[in-house]
Amino acid sequence: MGAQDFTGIVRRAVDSERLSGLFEKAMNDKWLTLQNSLLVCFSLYSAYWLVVYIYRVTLHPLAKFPGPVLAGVSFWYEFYYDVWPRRYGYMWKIEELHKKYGPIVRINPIHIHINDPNFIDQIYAPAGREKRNGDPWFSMATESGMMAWSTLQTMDHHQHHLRRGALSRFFSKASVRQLEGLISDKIDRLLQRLAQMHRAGDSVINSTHVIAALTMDIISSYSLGVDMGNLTREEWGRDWSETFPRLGTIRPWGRQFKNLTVMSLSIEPSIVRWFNPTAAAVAEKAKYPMEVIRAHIDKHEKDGATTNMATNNRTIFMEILDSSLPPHEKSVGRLNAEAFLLLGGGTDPTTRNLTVTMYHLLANPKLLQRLLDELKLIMPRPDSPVTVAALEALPFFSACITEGLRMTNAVSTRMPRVSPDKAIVYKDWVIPKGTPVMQSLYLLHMNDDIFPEPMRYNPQRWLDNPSLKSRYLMAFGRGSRQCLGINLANAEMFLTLARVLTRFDLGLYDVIRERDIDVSGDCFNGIVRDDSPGIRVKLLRDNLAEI
Ligand code: HEM
Repeated sequence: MGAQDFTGIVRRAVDSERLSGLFEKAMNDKWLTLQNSLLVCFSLYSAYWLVVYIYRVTLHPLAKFPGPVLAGVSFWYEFYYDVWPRRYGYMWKIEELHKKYGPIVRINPIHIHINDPNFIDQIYAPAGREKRNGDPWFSMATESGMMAWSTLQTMDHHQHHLRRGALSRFFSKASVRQLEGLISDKIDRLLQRLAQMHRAGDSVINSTHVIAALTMDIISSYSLGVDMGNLTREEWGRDWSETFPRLGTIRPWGRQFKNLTVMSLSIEPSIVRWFNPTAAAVAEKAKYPMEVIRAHIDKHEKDGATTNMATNNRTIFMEILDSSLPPHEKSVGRLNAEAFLLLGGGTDPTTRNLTVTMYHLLANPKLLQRLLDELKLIMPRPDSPVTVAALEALPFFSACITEGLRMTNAVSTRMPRVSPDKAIVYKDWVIPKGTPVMQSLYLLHMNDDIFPEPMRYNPQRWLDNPSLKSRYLMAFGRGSRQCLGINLANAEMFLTLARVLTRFDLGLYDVIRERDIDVSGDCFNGIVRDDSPGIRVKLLRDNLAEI
């Protein structure tokens, strides 16, 4: 090797060392720059939130209202009780807060909660047609899409009024009266299948699945024009009845992580399944009405004509397509959201009320006997024809249903209402307009000043004090946003309980009240413990077969 070659190698080595040194320095500088940028971002982010937190408990219009400072500072307070480490339990914490701070409490940075049974109408059904908007934070409502399109999810007072108006005729008392034949047909199917099971010695039924099959077949036939056929399915279509309570469990999460949750409900369920199986199950089911809707729209465009209401073969889509709503309100997506609301609203709360009321009657044989004696007056045989009007006129039966509604709390939640134009005045407190104000249905129904021994099923309380119902029963909500399906729900509850209880002698089967009956979590709907298998019942005797 010559001297020149050697010098070349040394120079190259020195150069590469210098280069790598330079590279290292550059990387270090970059890292430092990145580190500094992150530090700056973090500091700005922290400073921003510090200012927000301080504002919320000092200058914010709700800062003067009673309540824990932490709840006023941040939504994480609610998160702790509703999402993690506790689950679905903020409502009971709110009850505690009322004991400490009085009847009006600021329970999070934007919500005022009142616990006063004598201040219901001022929030929900004010005099003088005052407007009541929904609260988008609580409902995870979006600008468009599934979480904005159904009547329940419509936040603006006027738009809600328009959308509800397009449905209300469908659920009026007169329309539901025409529906009694359809409801009775489905109950006939149910009774036949139960009688078969009893004959075959297969006598333990899961009433949660069985009744959900009934209510869902009714609402799907009526609103979509398609019988889902759950009453004939081996498992009573339990995949459906199990989906609706799940929808509720998404809500407390959704309030805290709205965008993530709304995205989970809107993208392809097979992708969502691996990170959020609950949302995937709900999103999959939510698309079910699509096919039927498309067929209806095609038919509507072709025929144009309307169908006679009296023939009982109108569907909710016909009702909306024929309504005066503007064309964008008649899109497939919006109709689908409305249809899914009706399927869920028509299935879950009615099922819970029917099964829980049945439980309380079976657990109290003297009350059951009193009811059966009263029913005998108009149903001398289990197969005597009967109408809802005749059943509703039975005072004790009505009281049993009302007490069931009070104790079931199928919808247990706090229900925020926003008065956009006027302050709401509660005692000495002026709640600024635009503030979500609310009471919790469960807390109202469990108030022991109004309902002594609230955990006792006591239908007599409604007979002793007939004004209780109009003043304090909130199971269906109140005012312009109260449940649209009241008449249908009542018809189903009266007819089903009367016909099932007169037809069969039933016994409870391994039912544990704390596990299967009492509300243990509030997710909008009042849910029972995770380990509940449903409310199981034994068919002891088929009274019709014995005649
Ligand atoms: C015993 C059974 C039922 C109970 C306890 C119940 C309870 C409720 C409650 C508490 C609300 C909310 C009201 C509010 O925000 O103020 C509601 C809304 C609603 N329910 Fe029911 N419901 C029952 C059955 C039904 C049935 C059978 C249907 C029929 C499809 C139905 C359809 C609806 C609809 C469409 C809404 C939204 C109303 C609106 O925002 O204007 N519900 N229900």
